[in-house]
Amino acid sequence: MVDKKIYVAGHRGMVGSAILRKLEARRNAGEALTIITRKHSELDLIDQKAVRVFMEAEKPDVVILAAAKVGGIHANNTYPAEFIYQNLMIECNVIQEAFSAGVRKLLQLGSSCIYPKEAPQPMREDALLTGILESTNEPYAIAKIAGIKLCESYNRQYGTDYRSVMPTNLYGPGDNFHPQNSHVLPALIRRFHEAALEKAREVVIWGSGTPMREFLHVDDMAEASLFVLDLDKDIYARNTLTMLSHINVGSGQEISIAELAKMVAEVTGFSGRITTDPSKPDGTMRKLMDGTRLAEMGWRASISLKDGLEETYKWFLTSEASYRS
Ligand SMILES: NC(=O)C1=CN([C@@H]2O[C@H](COP(=O)(O)OP(=O)(O)OC[C@H]3O[C@@H](n4cnc5c(N)ncnc54)[C@H](OP(=O)(O)O)[C@@H]3O)[C@@H](O)[C@H]2O)C=CC1
Ligand SMILES: C[C@H]1O[C@H](OP(=O)(O)OP(=O)(O)OC[C@H]2O[C@@H](n3cnc4c(=O)[nH]c(N)nc43)[C@H](O)[C@@H]2O)[C@@H](O)[C@@H](O)C1=O
Repeated sequence: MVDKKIYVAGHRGMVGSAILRKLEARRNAGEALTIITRKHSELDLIDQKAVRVFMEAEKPDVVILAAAKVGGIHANNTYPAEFIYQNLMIECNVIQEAFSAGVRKLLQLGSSCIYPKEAPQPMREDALLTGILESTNEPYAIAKIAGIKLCESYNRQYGTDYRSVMPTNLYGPGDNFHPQNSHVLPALIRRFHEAALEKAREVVIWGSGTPMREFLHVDDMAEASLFVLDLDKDIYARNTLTMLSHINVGSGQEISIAELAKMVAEVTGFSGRITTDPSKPDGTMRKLMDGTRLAEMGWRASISLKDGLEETYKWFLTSEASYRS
């Protein structure tokens, strides 16, 4: 039997590395798979010519696009040009050059920020393009919406099978713990850990603490990604809006940022005061995914926030030396 050749773009990132672990486990269990990867330093996905040469040489059967310019609320708000430009370029280059090289099947990752700021909760897939976006991450969201529309358009015109999963806020081993540019969960792990070590009396969290967020462990996300990729085309098509469009992936559980901070304080052993900094943006007040479509097809998250947080803190403790700067 000929191996199926899968290219994982972004295999050193949090999600890409989790997908790679799952694919390697499948291969080790006997599945006929050849997995291709390239580091960012070996292949810059913003460089269209380089992507073309790579796709033509490798001609993968399947592409998983988990490479992107990613960051939390502060990074999105501070570097909007980088977020829109790099993400548009990566999506255009990978999708177009995969198509030119004959790739029929592709899965790309979007984000829950594609939905309007005031979308009815929980947010269904058909809330897309029904209202204005949250200003802190509008440029990134526009790029992610373009990614969905690129896939839909190639499916419509060329009959390809390019699918899009829209994850809620993710966390887990391999996350970015940068003090300013990361997402809230890793940022708080780092801040509370350092405060506990220093026996600090206070930890400040950004914004009002009242926004709600839904968190999903990256291993659940990796599993959901492969689940969607493996779905029979007819079943997937029946459960998406049009042209094998996007599908939500969430845990179904939401928590306020203030409650999350209390959980992180407990896990890291911090017993001081938690205060808020209203000068920092709250971003969207609520963004709970409606995961009905995926649940009806048979997938649900399995890792609780408490277990996932404890595991991620352990990973952080053993990987502190690899802080990204
Ligand atoms: N983390 C989260 O909470 C969420 C993530 N997502 C989506 O999931 C996907 C994966 O995110 P995540 O794993 O968290 O992000 P990471 O930042 O951990 O990983 C992204 C990866 O993409 C690589 N990359 C970035 N730019 C380029 C480029 N020009 N050429 C080649 N490689 C590049 C990075 O390499 P390097 O580090 O060397 O630059 C990195 O390995 C993204 O599409 C993101 O939008 C969606 C919702 C929530
Ligand atoms: C996944 C998603 O991630 C981003 O959106 P976000 O959910 O708003 O991202 P966040 O994780 O950075 O913040 C969540 C909440 O938490 C609060 N908060 C408190 N204290 C810290 C803190 O120390 N750091 C951060 N980052 N936030 C903090 C913060 O003020 C906000 O209210 C998008 O830009 C976009 O990238 C996207 O799609």
